[in-house]
Amino acid sequence: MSTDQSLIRNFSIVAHIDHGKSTLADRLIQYTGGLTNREMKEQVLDNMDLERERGITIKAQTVRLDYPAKDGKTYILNLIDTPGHVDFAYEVNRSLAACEGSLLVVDASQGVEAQTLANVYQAIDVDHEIVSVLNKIDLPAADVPRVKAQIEDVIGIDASEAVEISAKTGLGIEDVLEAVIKRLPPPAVGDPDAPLKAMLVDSWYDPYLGVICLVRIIEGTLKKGMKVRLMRSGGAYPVDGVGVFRPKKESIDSLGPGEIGYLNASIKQVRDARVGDTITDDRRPATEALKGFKPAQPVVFCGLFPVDSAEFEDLREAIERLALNDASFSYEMETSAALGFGFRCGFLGLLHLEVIRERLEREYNIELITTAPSVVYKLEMTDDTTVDLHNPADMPDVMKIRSIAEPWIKATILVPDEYLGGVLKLCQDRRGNQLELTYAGSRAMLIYELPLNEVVFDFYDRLKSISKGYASFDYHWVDNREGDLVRMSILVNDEPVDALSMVVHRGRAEQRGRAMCEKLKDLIPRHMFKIPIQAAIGGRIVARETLSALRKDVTAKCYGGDASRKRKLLDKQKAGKKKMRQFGKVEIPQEAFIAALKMDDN
Ligand SMILES: Nc1nc2c(ncn2[C@@H]2O[C@H](COP(=O)(O)OP(=O)(O)OP(=O)(O)O)[C@@H](O)[C@H]2O)c(=O)[nH]1
Repeated sequence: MSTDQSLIRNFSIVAHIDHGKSTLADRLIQYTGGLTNREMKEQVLDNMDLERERGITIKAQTVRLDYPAKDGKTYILNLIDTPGHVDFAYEVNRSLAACEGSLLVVDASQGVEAQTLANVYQAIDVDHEIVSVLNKIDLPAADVPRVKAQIEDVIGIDASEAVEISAKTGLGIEDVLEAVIKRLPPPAVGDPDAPLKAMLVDSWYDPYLGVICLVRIIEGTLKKGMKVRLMRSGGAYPVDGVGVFRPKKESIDSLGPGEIGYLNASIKQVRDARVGDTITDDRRPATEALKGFKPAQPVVFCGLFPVDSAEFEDLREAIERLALNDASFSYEMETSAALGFGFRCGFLGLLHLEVIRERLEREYNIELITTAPSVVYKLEMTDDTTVDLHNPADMPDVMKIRSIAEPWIKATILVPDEYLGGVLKLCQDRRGNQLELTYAGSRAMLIYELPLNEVVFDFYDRLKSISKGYASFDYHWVDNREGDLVRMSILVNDEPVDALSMVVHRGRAEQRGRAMCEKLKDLIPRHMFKIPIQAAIGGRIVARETLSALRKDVTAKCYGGDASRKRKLLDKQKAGKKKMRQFGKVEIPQEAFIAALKMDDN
């Protein structure tokens, strides 16, 4: 028997990072009986270690709740938790596509932030009904009327009926559930006997079951034992299991129209179960696939090299494993004269990069050198071909390049008035074009166009430090634009260090080059000889520093002395050298790479 579709509600929670989305989700689960008090202690929906530690949601999670409402009927609520960070905006997008409504959670002590806007606009774009929820009203700093007014002024939706809650204390949770069933619509009615049409919302790898697919049924019925076909990728698989998360995995017989659940079907790789694909019945297929999602494109690239080159194979294995579960992370082998064998990896953004790097170091215990993050440049060559440049070290001969285009983004920044000046300067320094400057209460809302290249290094860190943590930031890609871009090489003792080369705007090259040389001068230990450190564009040196020679030999004082003491000293030096890289005659410590790549503006 199929479920009464009018009793289903599918919804997401959208919010700015830290406004309490996960805490609310856990409360909803607890209230409807999915969790005991003890289980509630640990946040449930953020289940990756790193997610919990950093307090951020990365993968969207889903849970099915049974809610006996005040009207006497029991509703089935499917909640899809969405990631809060800008890098994972594409996950928000596809989660939203599986639902009819959203709860907009706003911290009543903070108000609307940049990602509140970005996420709620995405929800409005897919025609969601929206229920505003003001969270953290237990805090003394909570200002409900002000934040309500802000939601109306800045977002432009009615907030008069906003639900006021404290996800922390549990106050108002029932009101949220009542609002969900009364104010959010049920899914559009679908025929349970029609050919199966289901949207693949998410997929991940389970070591026991293979790939698990999160699906939203549009029409037809999904049953264990049937054979399903993925309409875009073409593969067909017998269904081994069908079920839901409550939040624990639970098998059920079938999923009907409007429902959200999972299937497992011995699919080997996440890449074979692409998010956005349409799942149908292999024997009785639907005629048309659903409109898919844009695939997530890596936008930031960098090289990952093992500090100890003997760990290359371990790194390969670890990267392959991580990629099994993360279709948006790309990699290919790379060799660098300076760093040896490693991988050129593509990420959705800087946080994604950080997360992967940290997992490699922590879970797989591999020490890494990360090269400067770079964006993808589009080169138009004189022979009319185009080249995507992922690595500044691969820049072709300039004579063969007609033009270089770089990605631009549109950024939304919300910042308290008193820090506005600093933020404007930062955006201006980073070649930004101001599009809008408006006020929402005592905060300014800035819309800027910026080259992504200027953002990937440390823009977010700078923004946070200028605004003492109060500015919020969100961006999306706009287009590629031609720019006066050049490759700058860094030479240490006349040897180019490939890992430090970068593509820069000509107008910023000298400043960047000088800053880099000055930094390296402080970071490279002195040697027995003078070391020139230079930044060059083509053959032209744009900046130069000289590291003076060390006066004394460490072993000099044992000259003619005891040989074993001399060896000990040298051994000690060697131990300190493990993390050094040899460039011609010069050794550069690993920290120098990392530190050198973090640029300041002064
Ligand atoms: N005082 C108070 N604190 C709350 C409340 N709700 C959540 N918090 C706290 O706010 C912080 C952020 O809450 P989360 O639920 O992790 O935020 P989130 O929006 O899920 O964050 P992301 O998963 O990164 O998007 C945590 O330290 C919570 O304990 C509330 O109602 N009152």
